[in-house]
Amino acid sequence: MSAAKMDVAQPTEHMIGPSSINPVRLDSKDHFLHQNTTSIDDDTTGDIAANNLANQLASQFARYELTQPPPYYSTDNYTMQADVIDRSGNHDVEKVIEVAPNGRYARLNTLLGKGAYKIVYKGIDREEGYEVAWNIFSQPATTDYGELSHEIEILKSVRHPNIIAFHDAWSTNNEFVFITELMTSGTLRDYIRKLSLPNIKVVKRWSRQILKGLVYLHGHEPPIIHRDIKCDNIFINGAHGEVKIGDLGTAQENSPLISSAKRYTVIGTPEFMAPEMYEEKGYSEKVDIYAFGMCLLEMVTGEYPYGECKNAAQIYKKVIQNIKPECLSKVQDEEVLALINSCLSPENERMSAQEILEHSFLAVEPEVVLVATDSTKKHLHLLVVFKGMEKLSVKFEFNADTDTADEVVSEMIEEQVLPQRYQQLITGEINRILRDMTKDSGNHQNDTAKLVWRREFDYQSELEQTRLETLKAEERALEAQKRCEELELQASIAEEKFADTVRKMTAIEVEEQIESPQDTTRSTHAALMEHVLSKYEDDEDIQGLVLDAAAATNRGRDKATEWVHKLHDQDILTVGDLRGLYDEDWAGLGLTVFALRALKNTLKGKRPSMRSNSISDIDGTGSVEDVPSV
Ligand SMILES: Nc1ncnc2c1ncn2[C@@H]1O[C@H](COP(=O)(O)OP(=O)(O)OP(=O)(O)O)[C@@H](O)[C@H]1O
Repeated sequence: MSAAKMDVAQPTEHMIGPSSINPVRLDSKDHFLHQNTTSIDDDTTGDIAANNLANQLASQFARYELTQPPPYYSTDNYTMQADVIDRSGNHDVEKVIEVAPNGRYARLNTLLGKGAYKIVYKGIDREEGYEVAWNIFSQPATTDYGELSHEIEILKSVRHPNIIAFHDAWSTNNEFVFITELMTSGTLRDYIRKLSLPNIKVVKRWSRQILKGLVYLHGHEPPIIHRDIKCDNIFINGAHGEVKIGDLGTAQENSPLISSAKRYTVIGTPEFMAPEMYEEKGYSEKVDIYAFGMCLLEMVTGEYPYGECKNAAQIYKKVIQNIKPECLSKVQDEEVLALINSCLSPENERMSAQEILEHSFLAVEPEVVLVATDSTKKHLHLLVVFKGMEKLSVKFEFNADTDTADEVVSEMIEEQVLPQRYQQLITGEINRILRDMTKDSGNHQNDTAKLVWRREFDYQSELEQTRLETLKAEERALEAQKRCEELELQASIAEEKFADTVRKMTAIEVEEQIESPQDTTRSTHAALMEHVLSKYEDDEDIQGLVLDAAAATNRGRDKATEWVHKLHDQDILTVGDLRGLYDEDWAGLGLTVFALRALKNTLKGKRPSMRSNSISDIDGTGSVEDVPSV
């Protein structure tokens, strides 16, 4: 291994974000930053070089060793949950403490956490109404913020669901502040510590999200290298299981304008730093893959890599000698172990973030979806979907009559459209869709049968309803018939009585005529009957009677008026006048036979119903005269 003689110095180039403000971070589990300024000395043996560098680093660590942090920096004193505490350590209700120079952001007194050089408070974006993270760095007096503006603009342009959004930044006399997206559940490291070890499914889900963030950064134009990927810099929104890469303060544009397109600044956290980061040869975005491998190791073992080392120099020594962290031996899952080893392999052998995403350990099992079908349900358009990896998706046509899932999938594998390892799964999926379709059409038949059954049922109930109603109607008709028979009986009894009375009166009349044969006037009983049965008084105007007669024979008021006029012409003004007419007088009234009959019948007291076309003659003869309809 080549060794490097290195002078640890303040950086001469600008880091993106505030790391250039605090370029050296030197607690053993934390960052260090260093500018590689000298050339590689190939004559020096790896061990000697490593020891030299380790000694140099150790002296730097001693030189920069942190002083005792203030109480609010103490891990014991702070909790991740909204711990409302001010800078003097006073607990308080949540309230606004200060407002950004542009007035948009307000800092609350809720402490979210602290890092080696950064304190993070909850803030509010007053324009959008979101909660944000208000990050405060102590500011060295010498920092030139003008030169940072470009980097800040780049950070602002980074927008990805798996990268914490950077909103704004500004400086005050002694602080550098930047506003980022707020994450609700702390860092991945806290999470792993708080919960017992995450299961492999969760590890896969987290890993996929981290890698998607890296794919984005590395695919950025120009590519961005994070340089400090570790579980402390990966944040969680617990409610949605969202994982985002944070702390882009160390990120660096890998600008093509810089000759070898490689970086030389040593920055990061020793445990997560790839060997090439220590070397003068430069490094690429693959350093983030190395760091991701260490994260994966921490996720599956719950242990910080190189926990066995006492300081960064020891770590460095192991790294350059290619000695892996001890906790690697605790990884049980063969696939995970292979993936971690591949991430920790030499730079040129390391996969890209996209390739790891497609690695069998992380690749999402594909699903087959039915996109469309024709009306016969025989010609299907199917899509093999690899969620999150749309470019791998395959769309194809399937003829249910002529194709089989086995043949189609084998063909796609031969054509290298699909990886062999999914053969069984995709074949099964296609067969599942075919089965579902058959089931579906079966269900449709059942639905039709149900519909017919329902309709029959409806008809049956309708018929039943009608039958019941008919029965009730029949009952009512029977009752009505019974009532009619009763009434008929009563009527015939009444008729009988009436006939008896008439007979008796006729007998009396005959006796009277025998006694006074000269009396030619109408029979007593006839006159008596007229009076008894008629409701019209003799002195009553004929108007009412004529109207009744007309109404009883369905004639209108006009007809009645005409009849009245004709009667008045003959000086018949009252009912009495009409009643006093002899039969021969009636004929000379100038009225039609119809009108005469109607008037006579009404006068005799029979008032036919309005709907009846007949008027009974109840003059004792029992005859009924039909009144012709007009
Ligand atoms: N965006 C955020 N949302 C919520 N909490 C955050 C956010 N950023 C940081 N924190 C909290 O603040 C703590 C300190 O942040 P961070 O670790 O990034 O600081 P640092 O000084 O960069 O730390 P390090 O020592 O890891 O470099 C985190 O552990 C976390 O609890």
